[in-house]
Amino acid sequence: MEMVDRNGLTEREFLEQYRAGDYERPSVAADMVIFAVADAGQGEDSGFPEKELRLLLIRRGGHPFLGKWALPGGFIQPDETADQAAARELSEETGLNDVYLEQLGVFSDVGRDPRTWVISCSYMALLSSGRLQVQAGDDAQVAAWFKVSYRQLAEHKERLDKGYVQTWTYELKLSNEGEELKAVISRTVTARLNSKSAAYTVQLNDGLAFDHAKIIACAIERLRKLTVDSDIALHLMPEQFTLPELQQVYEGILGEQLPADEFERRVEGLVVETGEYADDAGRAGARLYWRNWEVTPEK
Ligand SMILES: O=P(O)(O)OC[C@H]1O[C@@H](O)[C@H](O)[C@@H]1O
Repeated sequence: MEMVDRNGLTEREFLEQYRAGDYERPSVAADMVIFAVADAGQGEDSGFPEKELRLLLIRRGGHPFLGKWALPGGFIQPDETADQAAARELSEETGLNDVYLEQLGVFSDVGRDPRTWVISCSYMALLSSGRLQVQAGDDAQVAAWFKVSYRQLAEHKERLDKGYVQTWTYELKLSNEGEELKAVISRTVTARLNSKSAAYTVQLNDGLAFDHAKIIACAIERLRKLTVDSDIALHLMPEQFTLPELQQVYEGILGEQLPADEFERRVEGLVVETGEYADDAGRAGARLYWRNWEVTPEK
């Protein structure tokens, strides 16, 4: 016998009389933090171009935040999943389909979009070198790559009775030919006997739309953590690369210089020699490597 609920309705009857409009519903957007590595002038020692971490932003051509820089993103359509919307946005912006893509999280601060209730499901994408060209946006938007700098300004830890509150404050700087966007973001972790939570707060925001400074900070921290714990940084490299190039990418992501032995320890087993060189002189630093597909690193 078909089950009925407390009002005597079968599931079909319940669905027929269900009025979705009785409940307020949010719009959901998919936003993309797209990272790539680019050449940044000639290196002094190597003779090869230095590498730097960059991020793609779009200058908004309409309200709200007209003229401010924003992450590429848009509303999820009723006939697609959040992952599909993210892949579609990425393809529209870059023309690329086979790209490293992972969900960062859901950003739902009340009032994050002044138009209405909009929740952002945000993603991080990594483009390998040489895939930086951006397609013209569909509505005359200006897209540009910004150099990423994210450095810690302060750290504060306070003991609680049984726990602690720890706050790290970071300065985010995104620069692009004469333009510099700045934000100060803090991340607070509160740990108690039975719980632990983390929250980001934007303390200063000069030039970025919506809560995108917070989403970018979250993406950089995720990328840093995964660079230490996994082989994720290799998704930013071309098929073949030298160790000095890979070291520069690690340093660009982590925001610090790595001693040679520490860098070698981090990438040990992740890459193998191709047997070829990036120049004719056959210098050790020009030896070419590629990803080691034989091992699934446990790191
Ligand atoms: O760019 P339009 O389509 O105006 O709106 C989409 C943006 O609205 C914001 O809440 C989201 O973060 C997303 O980036």
